[in-house]
Amino acid sequence: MPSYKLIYFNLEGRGEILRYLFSYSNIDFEDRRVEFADWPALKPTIPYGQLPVVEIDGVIYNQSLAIGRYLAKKAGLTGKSDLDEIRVDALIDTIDDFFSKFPWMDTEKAKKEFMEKSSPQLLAYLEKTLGNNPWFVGDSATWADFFWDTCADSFESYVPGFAKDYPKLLALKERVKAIPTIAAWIKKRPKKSQ
Ligand SMILES: N[C@@H](CCC(=O)N[C@@H](CS)C(=O)NCC(=O)O)C(=O)O
Repeated sequence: MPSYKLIYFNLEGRGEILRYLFSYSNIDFEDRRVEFADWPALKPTIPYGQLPVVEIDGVIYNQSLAIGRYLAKKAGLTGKSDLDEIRVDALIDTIDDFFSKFPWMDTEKAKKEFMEKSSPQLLAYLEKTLGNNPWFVGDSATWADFFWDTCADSFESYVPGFAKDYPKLLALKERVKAIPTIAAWIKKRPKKSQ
């Protein structure tokens, strides 16, 4: 088994999907959390100067979704057919587009306004895709379900109740969090996070 070290800030953010995927597969990983004060010195040593990265047997790999797809593939979480993989990737990319546009560094007011204006399009799409099924794609969980949960937690920490009118999407979050290996991770992860 290779050795894995995840390097990210002391946040959930873009690192949490990788922590979920490691945990789901019971893969041991070092969860290195960089303090903001230490980041300027570390940044020039990181490919493309952004986190998260994962060190696999001493080699650094960047881009959270590239790493996520590698882990999801190992775990059988990318979809059961080529067409299901398109559906899973489309969900991942759609949620990621939204995550990238969210005004993380702006004021509380700006975050709330962004959510009010932009989230209905995302949430309606996700709810329609889910329909009355337990998971977004096929008859079992994929990493798109995990990604919805981790990203929604980050949005929720800034704009509480942003998805309150979408009970099926909230129920999906609960379903993900009830997966035993994910539940065990959530129980043991550091409490201070977003
Ligand atoms: N597309 C990249 C985005 C990475 C990214 O934006 N990382 C942010 C934190 S979430 C970062 O490293 N910010 C510090 C910086 O750019 O100096 C990924 O998914 O890994």
